[in-house]
Amino acid sequence: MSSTPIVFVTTNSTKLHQVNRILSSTSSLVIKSVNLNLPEIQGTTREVARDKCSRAAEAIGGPCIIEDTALCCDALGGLPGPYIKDFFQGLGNDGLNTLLKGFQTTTAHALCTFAYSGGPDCEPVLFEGRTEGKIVHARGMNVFSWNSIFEVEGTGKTFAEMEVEEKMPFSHRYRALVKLRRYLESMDV
Ligand SMILES: O=c1[nH]c(=O)c2ncn([C@@H]3O[C@H](COP(=O)(O)OP(=O)(O)OP(=O)(O)O)[C@@H](O)[C@H]3O)c2[nH]1
Ligand SMILES: [Mg+2]
Repeated sequence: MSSTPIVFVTTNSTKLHQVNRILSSTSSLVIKSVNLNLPEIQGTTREVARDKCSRAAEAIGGPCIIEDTALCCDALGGLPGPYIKDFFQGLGNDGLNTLLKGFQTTTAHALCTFAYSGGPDCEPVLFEGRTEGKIVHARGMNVFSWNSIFEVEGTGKTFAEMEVEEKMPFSHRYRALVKLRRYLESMDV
């Protein structure tokens, strides 16, 4: 493995913790992190992640990883999707529930997209992890933004009601990280 660090660019400490846990502790990859608030364009989750990664690679001047999280409601044609951060900030969990009032379904999926770039001018490679569920009224103690209103399909529990270890196999981020880890190890980067 190369000793050139891959820089994970994020402002979010929960993401950082999970990346360190899944990537650093299980391989010889060298991951460094930088707290940088990157602009996010409008578009599909893939377009947003690709653009965010290219901006990160420019800013870092070398190999980097970014992540973007989306919450996609079926009744709203996939929205808020990659705009969940602003929706959550503007409406909160009660408002997100209110938004779905009058629709026949509150089914949704959480979608995590990691993007890796080898550096400026390299095309980002994407890794997605998806978890099905539905939007419910807030339940649980382990609250991190909207995780108390996302009930994971087949479990009867919101993410906020799960212990860390219990949540892992259902986590959209964990599912994407496993793919990213496999790729980085296979590429010997
Ligand atoms: O309950 C949650 N469970 C999660 O697993 C999760 N992952 C992200 N988020 C929140 O959803 C929005 C995504 O925005 P986002 O992907 O642009 O992230 P961010 O701005 O926090 O960090 P970054 O873009 O600097 O990496 C932000 O409000 C995050 O706080 C989560 N909430
Ligand atoms: Mg985002």
